[in-house]
Amino acid sequence: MSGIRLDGIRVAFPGRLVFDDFSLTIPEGKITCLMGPSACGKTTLLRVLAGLLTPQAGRCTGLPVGPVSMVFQEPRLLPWATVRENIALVLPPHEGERTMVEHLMEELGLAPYAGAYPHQLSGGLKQRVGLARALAFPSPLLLMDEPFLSLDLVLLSKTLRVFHRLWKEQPRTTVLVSHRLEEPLLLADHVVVLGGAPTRPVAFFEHPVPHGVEDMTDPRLLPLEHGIRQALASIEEPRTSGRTSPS
Ligand SMILES: Nc1ncnc2c1ncn2[C@@H]1O[C@H](COP(=O)(O)OP(=O)(O)OP(=O)(O)O)[C@@H](O)[C@H]1O
Repeated sequence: MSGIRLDGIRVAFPGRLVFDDFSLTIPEGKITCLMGPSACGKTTLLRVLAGLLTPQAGRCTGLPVGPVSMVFQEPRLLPWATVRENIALVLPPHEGERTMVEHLMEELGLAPYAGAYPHQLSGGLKQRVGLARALAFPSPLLLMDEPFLSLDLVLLSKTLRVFHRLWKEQPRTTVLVSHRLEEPLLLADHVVVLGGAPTRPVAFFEHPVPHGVEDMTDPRLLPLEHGIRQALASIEEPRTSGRTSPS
């Protein structure tokens, strides 16, 4: 399988060995959802993939050439720029810029707020601006750390569907961290459940419907949902073991 390969990765913080001899392949051009208990190392893994954290051992190969786009729980918008400007500023000026920004705002329900500033927006709206900006930025690797967290359940399903449609217009390797089932069921091509101490992949799932489903009630999702729930239930909290001095 072509993609990003993490081989024998070790990451230790003082008093906490997060990864040791950790290996995982992230398929190219797909959405991989990372799940696992709190503090198991999901954000740490995104930081390794983004090149923000160098592991103490191991190799990361197959990273796409070019800039990385990161989306966080907190969208980190520029306070002095409007919604439209916050989205447009990641784009190199070219003819299609305006059309693309208007298209993203329209699809994500942001058009009525185009001239608003971040402090005038709710948490969910801010997150949607962050998503629009990530989709607008032409990076071959998209890393997302619980970017849908502020959305209520009704808005979540709708936003995931819209996000998926927009993502398919320009597919790129995407790694998405999530604690909820909606993201893996409605968005992901692959799901990796992390657990143990030190953390390792404990279960892999491929989405059963290659082109995605319309909503969470689709019965074809049941085996995946069951599998994820079972894998998560089998994991111990990471703090119970795996403590060590960094080396
Ligand atoms: N810079 C750091 N210094 C010390 N410890 C750190 C640092 N970054 C992360 N850790 C520790 O590494 C472990 C993994 O943290 P990480 O944020 O990657 O977990 P997570 O799976 O993303 O958690 P959550 O789901 O709660 O966001 C935690 O025990 C955390 O305290």
